[in-house]
Formats: sequence, C-alpha cells, structure tokens
Amino acid sequence: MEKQPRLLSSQLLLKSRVFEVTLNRSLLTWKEIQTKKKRVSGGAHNTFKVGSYCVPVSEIVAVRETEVDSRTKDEGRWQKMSQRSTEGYPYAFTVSYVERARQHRWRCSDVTFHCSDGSLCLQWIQTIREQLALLTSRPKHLLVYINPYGGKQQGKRIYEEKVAPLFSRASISTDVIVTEYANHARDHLLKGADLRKYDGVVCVGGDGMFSEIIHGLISRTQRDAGVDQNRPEQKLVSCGLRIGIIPAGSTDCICYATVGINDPVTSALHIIVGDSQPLDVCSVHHNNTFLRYSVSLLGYGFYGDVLTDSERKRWMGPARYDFSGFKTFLTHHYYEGTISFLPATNILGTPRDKTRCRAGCYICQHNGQLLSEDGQAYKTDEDTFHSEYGSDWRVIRGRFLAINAASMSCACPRSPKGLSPSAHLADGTTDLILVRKCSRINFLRHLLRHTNKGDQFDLSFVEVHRVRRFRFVPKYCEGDLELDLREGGRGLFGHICRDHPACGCAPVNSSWNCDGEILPHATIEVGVHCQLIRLFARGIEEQPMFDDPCVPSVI
Ligand SMILES: Nc1ncnc2c1ncn2[C@@H]1O[C@H](COP(=O)(O)OP(=O)(O)OP(=O)(O)O)[C@@H](O)[C@H]1O
Ligand SMILES: CCCCCCCCCCCCC/C=C/[C@@H](O)[C@H](CO)NC(=O)CCCCC
Ligand SMILES: [Ca+2]
Repeated sequence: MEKQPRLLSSQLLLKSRVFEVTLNRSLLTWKEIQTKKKRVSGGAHNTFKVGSYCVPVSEIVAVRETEVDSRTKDEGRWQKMSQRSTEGYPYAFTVSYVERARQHRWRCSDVTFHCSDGSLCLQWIQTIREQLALLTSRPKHLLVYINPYGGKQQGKRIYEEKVAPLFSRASISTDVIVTEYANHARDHLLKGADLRKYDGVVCVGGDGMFSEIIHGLISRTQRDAGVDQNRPEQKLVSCGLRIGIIPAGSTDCICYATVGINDPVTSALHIIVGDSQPLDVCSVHHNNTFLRYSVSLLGYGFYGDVLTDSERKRWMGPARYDFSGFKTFLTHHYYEGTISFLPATNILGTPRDKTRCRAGCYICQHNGQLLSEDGQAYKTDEDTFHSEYGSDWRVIRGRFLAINAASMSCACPRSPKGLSPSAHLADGTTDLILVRKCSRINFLRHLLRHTNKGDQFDLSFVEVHRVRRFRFVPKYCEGDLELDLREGGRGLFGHICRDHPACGCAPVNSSWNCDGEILPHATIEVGVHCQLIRLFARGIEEQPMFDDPCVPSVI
C-alpha cells in the first residue's frame, strides 16, 4: 500500500500515557510510547512502543475542542488525580469515530488527546476538520420522515434519543417531519418537498415506511424526467438522493439485509459517513398499469396470506406475523396458475451458489456494469418481453403453496440468512422461488430452513430461478376470462372456500405481498430495474471484524 504523507504528528497525552499521534490523508493513528526504567547500571530510561491504534479518516464522525476540567483546581480527591494525570497538557480535543462491535453493530466512540499548547490543539482540530470536509459523499442536510406508529411505536423516541444527537455531533442539519397519516411521506416527497435542498432522505420506521419513501422518490424522479411509469418495459431514471433507514418497524428486512443488523445507531453512523449502496427495484404492473415498486419480497400464496391475515391484527404489533404465520401454515392452501419468466443469462452468480452479497460485492459490480455498459441487455429483454412464447421465456404451470420473488436475500431477525441467501442487492435480478403443492410436513421442512442453516431449495418440490422479468396469471384469470376475483367475483368462489376450509376445495385466489403491502391484483408482470436507488449503507461487512487493521485495536 502506498505510504501517505504525514499531515501532522505529535506526542499527545491519552489517559495519562504518552502517544505518538499521526494523521495522514487516510488514517489517524496513535501509538503508545512507554518509558520504562531499565535494570542496567546508570538507570537509563528506554523507550518502548506498545499499543498501536488506527481509525480511517472516512470513519471519523467529528472532532471537537474539549474543556480540560477547570474544577481540577478544587480540593476533591478525584479532581486532584485528574489534574496530576494531565499536568503539562492543559488543552484537549476529542475525536468521535466509528467502532465495530459484534454482529455488524457500529458504535460511536470517543478518544480525547491532551496537548501541551493551545495552538497545537487548534491545529489538530483544524487539520482533522479539513480532511473531513474533503469527504464529499457525506450528507450535510437531510430530510427526515418519522412514522410514530411503526413497529413498537418507538420511532420518535429512537430518533430523538439515539439518532438526532449523532447527526448534530456530525454537523448534519435536518428537517424532520413526523407523519400524521399513511402515505403522508410519499405524498410530501411527490408533491411538496423541495428536494434540491437535501443530500438525502431518512426514513424512521419499518419496511412499509421505506416503501412509502421509495414510491415518493422514484415517482417524483420519473415525473420530473417525463418518464411514464405505466409502461412495463420503460427504462426508469435512477434517483439522485440516497435514502437512510433508521429501523423502527416490525420486520426491518431492508435495513437488516443491507447493513447486517437492525440497529438505529449503526444505521445513523452509515448515514453520517456517507456510505452508498445501490439497490435493485422491481416494478409491478397489471394490464399496462403501474401498481407498485418492490425491493425485497413479492410473495403470492403463503406470504400473501400471512400478510392479509396479519393486517387485521396490527394491534398485536410485530407478534402479528408469528400468529398469522402459524395460522396460515395450518390452513395449507395451494393456488393454481401460470408463471412465465425471463431467466437472467450471461451474468455471474446463481441462486444456489455459496456466494453471499457482501460490502463491495464483485457480482453486483460486474453484473451492474454489464447492464449499464451494454444497453443491449435491456433491449434484448424488451424485444422478448412481449413475445411470451419467445425462446428466452420459460413457462411453468402448476399448483403452488408459495411463489416468492426475492430481489435481495430478505434476511431479517426472523430469518437471518433470508428467503434467498445468495440473492444480490444490486445485480439486476430477482430470485423466483416456486414451492409446489406438497404435504404440510414437507412445507414445514422448507419453512424451518429459512430459520436454520439448512438449504431451503434442496427439496424436490422447490425450485429457484434467477430472473430479470416474470409474469403470473392465476388459473381463474387464464384464457379469455379476464375476471379478477378481487374486483368482480370475490364473493363467489374464493370467499366460500376461505370460510369453509373443511370442505376440502382449495380457494382459487391469494394476494401478492409486495414488501408488506397487499396488491389489488393477482395477475402481474414484474421487471427488475438494476440499481435504481441508493441507500446510505455499504452492504453487509465480512466477519470477523476484529481482524480488520483499521478497527481501533492494538495492531
Ligand atoms: N402517521 C401515520 N399513521 C398511520 N400510518 C402511518 C403513518 N405513517 C406511516 N404510516 C404507515 O404505517 C405502515 C407501517 O409502518 P412501518 O413500516 O413503519 O411499520 P411496521 O409495519 O410495523 O413495520 P414493517 O413494515 O417492517 O413490518 C406503513 O405502510 C406506512 O404507510
Ligand atoms: C410455522 C411457521 C413458520 C414460519 C417461518 C418463518 C420464516 C420467516 C421468513 C421471513 C421472511 C420475511 C421476508 C420479508 C418481507 C417483508 O418485505 C415484509 C415487509 O416487512 N414482511 C412481511 O411480509 C412479514 C412476513 C412474516 C412472515 C412470517
Ligand atoms: Ca437483486
């Protein structure tokens, strides 16, 4: 590695011990200089360097001047000790920086260096601030939306107690909007907000709140660019503003799968250091009409039914998913239909390989570049999109307990490796998982493998395909019968069977769970838009963190 020129180097005091503190363009390091009496004649002193610590400049949150306790002049015992320990070093500055803890958790730690003279202290503060000012990817002004009713209804408290103090320490200014109704944030982004003022948008809430934010931002971007969202094959314009997620919801899947943990402080620090993680977005259409965007799970059958049931039990909080999950598992409904899909070819990675999407993912970079350089990839998809029976499309007709499209792993605290553990955040594909009708015990085996180390795809009734586009038509909508039971015939067949599970006939319709929202149609067409949005995140960092030379620890 090329050696960086030193900007500053001084002997400073830290916790009563002398350190050689050095700043270059990329690192702040401090090495202890220990003076020990040597047991040789003459009693000469020998200098040893012991602990050595470093922090990347990119992970420094802030630096500030620190008052050296003036009360040390008092007579109290503690103050006297304090005075003695910093004697000759009456000035101090404190550096706040990112420290890695267990399981992808980040913490903001402080280290205070004491200086012998005031001008040296100010020089250190000024030089560190100059280096931080060069980090242009850091946000300065953010628009924050808080859902006070998400998850355990702690969003406001989490923001005020854990996040706002960190933003203010990092000199980030904010405009905060506490939402007053569902879709408040979406509509404000779409119609009201002056987005030129901001470097990013922060969402305090769960996946549903995040969904509101991306709908506002993506739709606003398309509208400003004159792009029609209703055309399924339309190439969309990517959003300029990054989005930060402060997790305060029930599942927090998008935060967990992009950071590795759902922890508000960790997420706030990823925003402060200006991380950037591109994310694929699926557009969902019905009959050439735009329905919704999805970044995590599009699930028909099991996950659609869990969501439908759980929406009636919002009062239960996050536990509603466990209750409805168990209930839906017992009902064991299957659904008939036709799924057609365009497999993602000529790319790196498969849904059953052992690679995992991690920070700086090579597969995402490679596949993303292929798509952006070679506009052909999109053209080819468009050409084949309308020829349903074109050679590239595959068509599968069957009875399914679940049809899941995972555009990312969908890892969350309930399922730490996710619905599709090898899915990628930004590779331009989604993993289409088809779970065919099988016995309850077999379905349970599949579900339980979402929560343990087992391979959920290594079962005869499960198949998985990495795709760019797909379509689903339930059996009751096939042929000329374009009747959508949600609108027209719901009360006829579907309703009877739902209310009479003992009658033995399967209900014909389920609903799509689109990132935790119920879609109003079962017949849908879906296309993946590679890296359409960016988050203040960097992907999940490889473990173990503790061997990283830039973690402040003894080198
Ligand atoms: N002020 C509000 N009053 C009522 N609903 C709101 C308000 N603000 C946002 N919402 C809606 O609340 C829904 C749920 O919010 P959120 O995603 O934050 O929590 P959650 O559902 O508990 O978590 P998850 O989506 O992770 O399961 C969202 O769909 C959002 O549109
Ligand atoms: C016998 C029961 C076995 C249960 C097996 C547990 C398997 C857990 C897998 C969890 C996968 C979550 C995928 C994420 C989906 C989110 O976009 C969405 C919005 O937050 N959450 C749900 O729909 C909430 C979905 C919650 C499902 C339980
Ligand atoms: Ca993807």
